Amino acid sequence: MITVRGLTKRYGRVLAVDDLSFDVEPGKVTGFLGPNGAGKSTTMRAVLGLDRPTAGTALVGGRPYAALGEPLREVGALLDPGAVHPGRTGRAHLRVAARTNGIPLRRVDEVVEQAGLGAAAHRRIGGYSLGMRQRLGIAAALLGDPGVLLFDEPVNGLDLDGVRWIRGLLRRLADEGRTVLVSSHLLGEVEQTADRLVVVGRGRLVADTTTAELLRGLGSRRVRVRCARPDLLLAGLAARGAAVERVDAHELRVEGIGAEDVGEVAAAAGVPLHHLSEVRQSLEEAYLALTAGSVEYAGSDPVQAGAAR
Ligand SMILES: Nc1ncnc2c1ncn2[C@@H]1O[C@H](COP(=O)(O)OP(=O)(O)OP(=O)(O)O)[C@@H](O)[C@H]1O
Repeated sequence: MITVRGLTKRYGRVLAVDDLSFDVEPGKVTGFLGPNGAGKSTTMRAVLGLDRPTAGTALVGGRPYAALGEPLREVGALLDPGAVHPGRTGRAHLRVAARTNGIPLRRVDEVVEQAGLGAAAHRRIGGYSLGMRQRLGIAAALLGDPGVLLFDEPVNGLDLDGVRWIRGLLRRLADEGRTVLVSSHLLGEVEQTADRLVVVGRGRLVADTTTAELLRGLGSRRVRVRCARPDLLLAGLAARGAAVERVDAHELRVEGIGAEDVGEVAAAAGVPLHHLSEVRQSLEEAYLALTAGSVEYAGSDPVQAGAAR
């Protein structure tokens, strides 16, 4: 269990994390979602005792990381897969980590197997692909067989096979009863795996709910309607509380009500419709809207700025 309460971290003038509170429960995959710069890594670093909070607490099993007797046996983390000695083999790297943390060396073979490192474990890390580095980082996180695992953007740069593999691994780890927190800046990366989602924007909590609930809330309906006289529909649509955008002389985009309602408005107004369809708003777009105003490095087109990374 991870408990974050009133967590605040300030770097000079930057408020990276702002009074953040949430729990990460065992037996579930919790997605930690937010645009670049939202404060996800800073929060994870606080949980791991790598960053001292300006205020508030980030606890593992009710204790700060520094108070854990054998931290690697309690918490495993994948933060920066680049931070390893390039001249060592993967196996040697894991053996050093095991030895310095009092973990039996037989665990090395187990995690090499578990992380699917295979023969690459005997090669120097300098020659690893990004995917292999990621697997090595995951092997290191699993070394102490910890009950709590944090993965910071684990699918970054992975091919489809790698992404599928990580999804399966996260699921298995949670099914074994572990607490699993996985960060991402893309909803699409975590929506299939995460049971719960903690969404942050500009260091603040935006949503903390089940994935199903968040997706339901985000999937707001949008209706496309074409007819000869859209102007005759406007009053009726407004009366039903719809937000209406004029696309061109014959087309409206309606939000907030469904196609049935638009059809009824048209019938009441005696306007024959040429086209009526519901467009499910893209979830990624809706998620970006949810964190709108919280995208630190937004370009001129906020949808693109978020999607490109
Ligand atoms: N060591 C630091 N010194 C100064 N500012 C920092 C430091 N670490 C993070 N920040 C700032 O804190 C804010 C939050 O950064 P953080 O890396 O936690 O966000 P993030 O959600 O993990 O984003 P990303 O997806 O880009 O990793 C950003 O404005 C970042 O520039």
